[in-house]
Amino acid sequence: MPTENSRQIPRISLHDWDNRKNEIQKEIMNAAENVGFFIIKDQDSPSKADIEEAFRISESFFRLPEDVKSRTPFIREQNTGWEKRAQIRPSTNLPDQKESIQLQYHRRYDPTWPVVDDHIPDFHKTISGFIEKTQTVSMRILSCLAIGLGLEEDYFTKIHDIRSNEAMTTLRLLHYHENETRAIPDGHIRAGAHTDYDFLTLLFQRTGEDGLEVCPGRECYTSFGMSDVWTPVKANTGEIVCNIGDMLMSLSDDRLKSLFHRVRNPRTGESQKARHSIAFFNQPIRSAVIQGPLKKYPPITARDFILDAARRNYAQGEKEREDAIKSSKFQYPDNIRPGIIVSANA
Ligand SMILES: O=C(O)CCC(=O)C(=O)O
Ligand SMILES: [Fe+2]
Repeated sequence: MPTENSRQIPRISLHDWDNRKNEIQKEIMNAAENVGFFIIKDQDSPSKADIEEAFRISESFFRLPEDVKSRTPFIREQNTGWEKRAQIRPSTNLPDQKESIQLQYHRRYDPTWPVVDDHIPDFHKTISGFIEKTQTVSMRILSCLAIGLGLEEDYFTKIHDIRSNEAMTTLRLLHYHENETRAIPDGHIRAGAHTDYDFLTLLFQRTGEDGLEVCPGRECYTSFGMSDVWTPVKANTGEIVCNIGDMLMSLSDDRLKSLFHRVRNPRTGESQKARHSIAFFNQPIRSAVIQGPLKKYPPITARDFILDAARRNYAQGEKEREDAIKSSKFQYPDNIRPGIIVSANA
């Protein structure tokens, strides 16, 4: 039996991409096929400074008063907006101990982006620029995976146009609350175990803010089989943690693995400070057809895939969730109904 820490998360350098592209492609494909999680480092962009700046803006946003943040509430149909302790995972039936805001690039001039110029003048510019840079590195990784699956190099990049009106790619800023002044209620966890429904997730963490763990052992995307061996993914500012989502697992006929992961609570004796992370969920445009070269699963549009995944995950336990919400001691803002957060990426 493997034990915690025994499983290595591959670390892949993108240094000298132009000359080392073939070598990098093989490393990425190997990691995606055999592990499902890998860490990208030494990318030109977003640089460590870009990432630090995005975190600075994110922290400033979460420091805003709730009445300002709640002017951009979570909108389920669009998968955008701010929520606080309102995402309930099927694995726990309890709200994740976090707040988050989700943003889509093609909607950047509509009200789903917070208007916070008075408080954070650089919000719009920094976050839009960060999305553009993260999109670029994502497309490099997706082209490596397309080649590895025997597809045309641009097979995936073509369907991931973030400027399209049909785009579903989403940036999520996350803030897990500090536990120095506020204890996490019994049984609750910063983020309950889940897989991401999207295509490919790129996650940014900050040194010293650990807690992300992955759980190998999922057999296929329709299976909820989980082992209970968790492997920590150490947080390092500047690096990018990548994980395969359910949609790419399906489109690869299960060759690439979408793993369960979670964010555990700080243990006694560890830092109880807040954790911030930034997730970039690559998702194909709504009408893209998801089906692998071996046709293991019937064709389905990206939009329907997400709806199905949400249904599969959230149909079970609806009653328990309603009860948990009713007996919850949390005070939710009036415009936020806990339990309605069925995020279309994770
Ligand atoms: O914050 C993290 O480290 C993980 C977030 C995550 O898994 C998600 O939002 O899907
Ligand atoms: Fe996730």
